[in-house]
Amino acid sequence: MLEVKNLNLTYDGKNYVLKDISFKLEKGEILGIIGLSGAGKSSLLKALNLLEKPQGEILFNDINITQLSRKELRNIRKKIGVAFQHYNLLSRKTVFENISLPLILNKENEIEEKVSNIIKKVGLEHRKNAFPAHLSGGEKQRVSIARAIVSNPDILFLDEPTSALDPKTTEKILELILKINQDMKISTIIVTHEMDVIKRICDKILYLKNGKVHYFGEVYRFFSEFEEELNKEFYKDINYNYSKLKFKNGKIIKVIFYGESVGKPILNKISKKYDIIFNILYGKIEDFKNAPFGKLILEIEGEKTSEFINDLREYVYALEVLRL
Ligand SMILES: Nc1ncnc2c1ncn2[C@@H]1O[C@H](COP(=O)(O)OP(=O)(O)OP(=O)(O)O)[C@@H](O)[C@H]1O
Repeated sequence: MLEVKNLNLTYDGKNYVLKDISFKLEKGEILGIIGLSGAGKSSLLKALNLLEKPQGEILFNDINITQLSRKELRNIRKKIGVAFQHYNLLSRKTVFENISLPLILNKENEIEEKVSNIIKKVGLEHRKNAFPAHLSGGEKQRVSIARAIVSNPDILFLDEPTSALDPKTTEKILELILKINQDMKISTIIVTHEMDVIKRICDKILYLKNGKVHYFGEVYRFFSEFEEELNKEFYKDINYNYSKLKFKNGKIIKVIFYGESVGKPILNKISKKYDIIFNILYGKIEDFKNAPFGKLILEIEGEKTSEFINDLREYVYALEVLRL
C-alpha cells in the first residue's frame, strides 16, 4: 500500500539528509523507523507526508504522490493520519473539539457520532469536555492519536509517540496503537528511538544511519543479526562476562530462538544426547509482537561439541560459534 523508491531529500540543495531510501509497507503492517539523533527519521516522516519535497517516488495505493497537484494532494492527505511527539493540541479547545477538527476541515457529516466513537475507542469518554492543560501526558497522546484516526485514514504516522511518557503509560499507549491497528487495519509508521517499542508492536523495522537505510526487514532478524552494532549504538543488552567461564576447554556459542522453539526443552534433550554440559553466560526471552524471541550465550564442554552444535542448529533460528 506504500512503496518508497529511491527517495532523496536535501534542505539546502547541496547536502542530502536522505539518500536513496527504498522500502515497502503492506496493508495493516506496523513499521518502526529507528536511528540515532540526526539520522534522518523526522526528515523521512516529513518527506512521506510531503511536508518537505523529496526526489524519488512515494507510491501510496499505487499513486505517485510526489507528482500530485495541490488539490489532489489535499484529497490524499485525508487518507493520512499524523500524531506528533508533542501532541500539538489546541489549548482552548476541549478533547472533543480537538478530535473534531479534521472532520470539520474536511466538511464531513455525522461528526458528533464519529468523534464519540473514537473517544470511546481511545478510552477518554470521561475526559471529553476537558481542556488539554488538565490532561496527563498519556491522555494528551490519546487525544492526538484519536485526532489522527478520526477520518479513518489508510495510514497512520506516529512521531515518537511514547518518548515523553513513563513506562506504564508507554505500555498503555502501545496497547492502544496495537488495538487500533487490529480493529481498523491501519498501516502504521512509527518513529522511535526506543527498542522496546519496536519489539512490542512492530512487524518490520527500518534502521536509518546517516540518511541511508542500514537495514529494512523483519524485526526478529534485525535483533538476531545487528546485536553488536545495537549494543554499541543504542544500549548495553548483552554484557556476558567471560570471568564467569567455568570450563577449561569450553566453547562459547550464541543461540537465537524465535517462535515455537522458545520454551521447548530442546537444549536439555540435545545436550543429554551428546553428553554435553553447559553453563549459561547470558539468557533473555522477550515478547516480540509476532512471537517470543530468546537469546542465549552458552559455554559448552564435552567430547562431541561439534555434533551437538550441528544438531542444535537444526532446531533454533540461528546459532553462532563465538569461541572455539
Ligand atoms: N529544516 C531543516 N533545515 C535544514 N536541515 C535540517 C532541517 N531539519 C533537519 N535537518 C538536518 O537533517 C539531518 C537529519 O535530521 P532529522 O531531524 O531528520 O534527524 P532525526 O533522526 O529525526 O533526529 P532526532 O532523533 O534528533 O529527532 C540533521 O543533520 C539535521 O540537522
